[in-house]
Amino acid sequence: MQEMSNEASVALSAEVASKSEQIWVGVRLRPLNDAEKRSRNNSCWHVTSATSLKQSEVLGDRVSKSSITGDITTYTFDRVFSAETDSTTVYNDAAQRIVISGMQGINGTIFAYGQTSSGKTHTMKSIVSSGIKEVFEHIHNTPSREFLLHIAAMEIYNEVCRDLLKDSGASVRLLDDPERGTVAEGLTEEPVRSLEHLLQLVADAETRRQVGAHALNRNSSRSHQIIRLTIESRIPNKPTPAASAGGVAECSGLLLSSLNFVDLAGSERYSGTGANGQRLKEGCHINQSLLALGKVIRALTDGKSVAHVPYRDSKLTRILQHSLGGNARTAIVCTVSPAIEHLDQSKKTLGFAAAAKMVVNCAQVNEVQDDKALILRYQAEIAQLQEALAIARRQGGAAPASAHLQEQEQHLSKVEGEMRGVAAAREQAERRLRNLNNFILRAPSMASSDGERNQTLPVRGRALRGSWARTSWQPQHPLAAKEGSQPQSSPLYGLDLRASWAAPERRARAGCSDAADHISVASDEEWSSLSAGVAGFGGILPGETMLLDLVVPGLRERRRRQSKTSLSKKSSESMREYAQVPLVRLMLSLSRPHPLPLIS
Ligand SMILES: Nc1ncnc2c1ncn2[C@@H]1O[C@H](COP(=O)(O)OP(=O)(O)OP(=O)(O)O)[C@@H](O)[C@H]1O
Repeated sequence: MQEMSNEASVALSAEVASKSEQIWVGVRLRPLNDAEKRSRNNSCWHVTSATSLKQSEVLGDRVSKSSITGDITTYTFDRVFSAETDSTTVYNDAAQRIVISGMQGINGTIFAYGQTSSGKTHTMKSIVSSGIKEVFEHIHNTPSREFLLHIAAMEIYNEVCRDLLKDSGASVRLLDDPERGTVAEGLTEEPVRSLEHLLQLVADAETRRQVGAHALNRNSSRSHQIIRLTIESRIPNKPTPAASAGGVAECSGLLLSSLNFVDLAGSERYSGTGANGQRLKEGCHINQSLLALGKVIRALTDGKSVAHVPYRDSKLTRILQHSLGGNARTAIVCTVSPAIEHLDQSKKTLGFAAAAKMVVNCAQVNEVQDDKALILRYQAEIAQLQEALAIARRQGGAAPASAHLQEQEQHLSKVEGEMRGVAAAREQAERRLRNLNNFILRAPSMASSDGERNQTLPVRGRALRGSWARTSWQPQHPLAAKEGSQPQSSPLYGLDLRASWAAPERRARAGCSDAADHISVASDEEWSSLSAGVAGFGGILPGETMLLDLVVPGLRERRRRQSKTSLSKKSSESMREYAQVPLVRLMLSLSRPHPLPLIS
């Protein structure tokens, strides 16, 4: 992957956010495959520059008459990739900018279009895996923000949407939401814990996709696959001046975007694929939805039908609506087989590519604004209106309501309605923010930015630098041990903490026993002392494991309390040494038992 500096990428998103832009369209030729070589096919396309290709003039004896008689046109696109171009170059040119702007709150879609066996899956697989790596690289290099990722994956098979993150491949209904557009009801949105986790989920989804063999492709995708990454990010919690005055911590705006990676099924000619039975049925559905996609593109570009774009003609176009003429940056890689026998199909693909190039999108940065102040204003206005109405009613007595009174009442209900809308949106945003706390992904440098990493820990008279204890917390639910206990309110109350040094030599230096130090969190008070410094921590979901930084202030006090509890003598000594340090930052791996009736 090509490096893109943070400044460059910020400039990129600012530039994108301020104007409409055409869909980026590239064409990728694949090499002739063995079967094509065996049947003495020639490559019938000639890449004339980085952005253009032309039908070769020498066509051999296998080209159909209809193809020769047409004009030999030169096609120009944003980029033309020859059969020799490697996948990294394709990713860098076609997808990288979209992935990076996705990390900055701008929706993005990258999809591959082309006839069956032209190389769509080959292309999208590498774009998805490079894109995912780019996402994590971006998180790593962006210490100023915290990120939360969710992944969803679905396929449209025979015009039925199926959830690819579920083993059962459950079917999913598409609903029309007035604000969010087309929504897949109940589609699994899996929170992402790490790069490896995400790669695994994508691999699992791909194995669930419908694949079948026909004459042109032994592993032909029989469905359109959509992998969607939802990216939320924010500046870590910092009290704003207004919040400090009111004593409430507020968060800066939340950036929210989705990145869609779409691997379409390929258009098919029955004479070419030799499909029958189930394959034929699949092929019909595939061709129909691609036809609907073509109609949408034509309607968006012919200058006449923009008032009615037939997005609703297929599930594919409903799902892609925002990516075609809407709030998203879109790139299409059109894949083409170079073989003469596919010339007609390749020309159709290039025709689609040329039309798609004319579609204009209008991407913007999606920021969830803090509207607390707006709600306060509404509340003040409502109070004023209510007071004015009460006075007017008192003065009017039993007389029929005057026109002015009616007008005021209408205005009041309008303002109340508006406030309810804002409050609902705010509540939704807050829910998202709370959720964000659970799966925060951060740059490692963020955790050490305050210099604590290099503080000196006095351990047995020796200085130990850079000592972040890596600690693993093994949850033990108190209800498992103490029957009849009441559920507690503190998120992790009752969990047992085992602090153990990561490396044995470090354990030895710190004077810890090989067995993990065992600290019982025995009360709410104990827990609040422990959790006081947990930055932005809001609980974890059942069965989930997460990594987070725990800042434990006032260890001295905690140590005093703990010495009265169940610490062994040895670990008690080592805790005394910790206690010399006013502030220790621990890297924790937390996992919450399943089920745990403590937090919703
Ligand atoms: N650029 C390329 N370089 C090398 N091999 C390629 C390239 N593109 C495609 N192939 C190979 O060609 C074959 C068909 O590719 P692929 O399955 O990606 O086609 P497709 O367009 O997704 O087909 P379908 O629509 O039938 O699913 C595969 O074996 C793939 O590895």
